[in-house]
Amino acid sequence: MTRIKICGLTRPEDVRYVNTAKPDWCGFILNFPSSRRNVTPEQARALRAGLDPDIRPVGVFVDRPVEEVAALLNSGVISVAQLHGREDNAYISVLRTLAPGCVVWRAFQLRSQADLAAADASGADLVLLDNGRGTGQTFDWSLAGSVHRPFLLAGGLTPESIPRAVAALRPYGLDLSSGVETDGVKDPAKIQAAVTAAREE
Ligand SMILES: O=C(O)c1ccccc1N[C@@H]1O[C@H](COP(=O)(O)O)[C@@H](O)[C@H]1O
Repeated sequence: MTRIKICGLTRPEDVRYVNTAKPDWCGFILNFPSSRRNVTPEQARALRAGLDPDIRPVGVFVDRPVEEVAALLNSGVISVAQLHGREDNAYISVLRTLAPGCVVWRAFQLRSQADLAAADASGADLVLLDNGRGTGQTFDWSLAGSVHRPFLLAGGLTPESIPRAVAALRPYGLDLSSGVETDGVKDPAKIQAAVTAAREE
């Protein structure tokens, strides 16, 4: 069974969809206004209140002040911080001091050997290998074979591509956003199909 995260929830109906499909995690894009999936901490708090307690909420951040991320972890709005900007190991160390026991994921866009080395050396609990920031585009999966630690696979995954991705890379987990949307909003049938596909692998 492969773990799965459904990212980019913005509406109460999105919460209902994940409560039905029951992925391992769901994600909120926090304080990143250039994303069409952006939510404020207040919106995330309200959405999180309706979430099935077995689904862990992940906050996705791009270069936000570390105090802001720590406050959201400490208040329980999110259980995991997913860092998608230029946050380095020093940032992660400070976050661990401000939010003791927190779970931190760091996203890496794999383009070169330097990116692979940075992913291997990350102080995060898990690394997430991606093409961009919710672009719906895949990257060259052959690069992932050179990462020497468990990883979450993201970037352009769809319910249909999950079996091939799992067979090729054996990721710790999968992260989907664009691939479970239709016309720019979360699609309950695609969410269910993705979770079912992950659980079958
Ligand atoms: O989805 C966004 O808008 C976003 C914004 C800023 C940082 C990350 C974002 N999304 C993350 O992108 C990957 C994969 O998305 P997709 O399936 O390719 O659309 C996922 O980790 C999201 O958390």
